[in-house]
Amino acid sequence: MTEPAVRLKKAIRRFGSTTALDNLSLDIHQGEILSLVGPSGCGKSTLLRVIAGVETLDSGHVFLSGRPVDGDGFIEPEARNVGFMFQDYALFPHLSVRDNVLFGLKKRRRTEAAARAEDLLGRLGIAHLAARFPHALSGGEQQRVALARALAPEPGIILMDEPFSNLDQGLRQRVRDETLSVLRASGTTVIMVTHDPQEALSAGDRVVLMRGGAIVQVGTAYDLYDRPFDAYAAAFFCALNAVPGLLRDGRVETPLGTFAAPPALAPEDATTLYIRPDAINISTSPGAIRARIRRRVFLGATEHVMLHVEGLDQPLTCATSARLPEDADVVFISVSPEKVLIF
Ligand SMILES: Nc1ncnc2c1ncn2[C@@H]1O[C@H](COP(=O)(O)OP(=O)(O)OP(=O)(O)O)[C@@H](O)[C@H]1O
Repeated sequence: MTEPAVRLKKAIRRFGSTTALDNLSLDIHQGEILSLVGPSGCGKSTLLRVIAGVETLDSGHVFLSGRPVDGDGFIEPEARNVGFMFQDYALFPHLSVRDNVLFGLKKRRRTEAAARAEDLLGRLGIAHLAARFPHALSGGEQQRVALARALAPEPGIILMDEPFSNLDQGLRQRVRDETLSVLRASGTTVIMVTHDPQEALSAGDRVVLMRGGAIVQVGTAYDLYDRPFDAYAAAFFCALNAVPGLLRDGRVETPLGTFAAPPALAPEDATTLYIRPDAINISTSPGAIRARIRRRVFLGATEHVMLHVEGLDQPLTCATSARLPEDADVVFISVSPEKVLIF
């Protein structure tokens, strides 16, 4: 078996009383695109910086393709074959686009470096911008130049810290898709930090969710969304309704109906059901559970409807693509049992 592109083993990094990496272990496969997501301050950037070698561990190990780079001696960032793309792109303002890309190719022969730069500029669709300076480029163009510069020395691993956060929504998706397809075609291992749950789910082969310097869950986007490890992981990717219930004979009784309980729950426990807004079906045709509409937020493709249900202290949020009459007051709801989460 090939060695993982990156292996972190029991990585610990502290800053004073803050533990930025808390005994974190993770393998990242060769050629994998990994999204790293979590709330502000959970250690995402520190993790990237440790892999790049601009930060060192207090204890633990980092291996790149099996080679120890931290923990058993220290390998300098320049000798790691790792590219880094920052959120602000960090282009050299006094260098043209072409010279920005050539910067990382100083060790190559001039003609070879020039050919590589031209090839990359062409592949990223920015050949026509080669003579321009960074201040005369749009955000999306700067992003592509930064990518060309990071790719130029052909690093085996690219670390990207919120690389698309400066782009507006429409451009962001296009540039992200283009960027990742270039990286995928070149077989580069990619670790991309994002604070955007949707971006994390849509962009990576696997997603790593962090909290407090540790990994909460790692898996495919489907694993994290459909089979979240705990309520925190579930709520990170989608707002949840928390509905109290009572466990009886292997089932959880709630004002929204009775649901099968996982076997691990102790009998007669009070428990909480987590229900995503899209797991609640809403209709004006009479049904078992009656609800009164408190508020509606129309979002175009879907509408969020806040409901009061007898027996629940908190309003219930439901997301529907059905168009309810504008004057609807009382509606009837049902819950898709397969979408109910119990931990
Ligand atoms: N050089 C430093 N000195 C002191 N504390 C630091 C340093 N670098 C990071 N920290 C702290 O370590 C923790 C993790 O920081 P890090 O930047 O890795 O988080 P993050 O998940 O990338 O956050 P964000 O999403 O806000 O960029 C934070 O509490 C941060 O304040």
